[in-house]
Amino acid sequence: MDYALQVKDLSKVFGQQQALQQVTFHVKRGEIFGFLGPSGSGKTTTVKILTGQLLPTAGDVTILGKNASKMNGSDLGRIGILTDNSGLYERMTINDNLKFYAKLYNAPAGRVEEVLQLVGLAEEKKKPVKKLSKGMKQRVLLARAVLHKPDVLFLDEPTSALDPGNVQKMHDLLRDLNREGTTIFLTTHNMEEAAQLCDRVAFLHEGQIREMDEPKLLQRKYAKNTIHLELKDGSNETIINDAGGAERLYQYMQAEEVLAVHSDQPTLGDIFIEVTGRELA
Ligand SMILES: Nc1ncnc2c1ncn2[C@@H]1O[C@H](COP(=O)(O)OP(=O)(O)OP(=O)(O)O)[C@@H](O)[C@H]1O
Repeated sequence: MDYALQVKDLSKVFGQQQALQQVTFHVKRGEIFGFLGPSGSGKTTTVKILTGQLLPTAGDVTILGKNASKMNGSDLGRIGILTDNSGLYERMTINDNLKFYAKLYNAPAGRVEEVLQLVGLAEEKKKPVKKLSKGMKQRVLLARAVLHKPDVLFLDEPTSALDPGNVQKMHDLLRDLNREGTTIFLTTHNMEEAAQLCDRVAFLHEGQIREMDEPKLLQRKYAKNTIHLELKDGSNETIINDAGGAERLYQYMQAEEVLAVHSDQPTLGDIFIEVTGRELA
């Protein structure tokens, strides 16, 4: 199996605080992997360790086949990072900011125009960063993160400050990048985002992974096996999805009492609460 990331028994202690405890997971090449957890669960600490900004207390991290602690400059050039600490020059234009970073990353001339097209900012490239909306700024940061065509892209809460329209734009961009072969590791506490975007998700709670799988498989695993009926008289009925339930449903339908039928499939948010006993937000 071709892995982009392999993490084994990763632990991090800050003084008395155990931020991560024996976290083990892998990310396959080409996957979009979601790391989900509430505030303080250890998401940022994990991203910082995986991107070499922080040393672990214990455990092994392998990125693209190489031990993370032994990565050199050219290995680091294969990863891209989008976090909220901007580092953009507010008074410079979008174009000049990207050109500056392109030089720093040794990206070929012409790549700036490519990433501007990719994030849909080619027309606005002469605007100074200080005049941009949050959504546009986030797209500039994404453009900067992929200037050097990284194989693995890390995103820490990429949509937390965006309105729904810009969230959608960001998701489309991430899907485009993924289609072109970029492996994506993203942290979020937005369950809908994870369900829409991620091939697999891990639930992080108090520094430990409590559940991990494809969103669809998790929904199947935690399904309640019930069906919810909305009846014409305004009442609701929950029936078991079995032969007895089918008979009840048949009776209601024959009597033309049914307004709507809903499956009671749990959302990722419901599953998170069931597994950890707390909400994600
Ligand atoms: N530099 C640090 N020194 C001491 N404790 C820290 C440090 N960084 C993180 N922590 C603690 O480690 C735990 C995990 O923090 P982390 O920032 O990784 O969580 P998070 O899931 O990213 O939260 P958020 O969504 O709020 O960013 C928290 O209890 C936090 O207070």
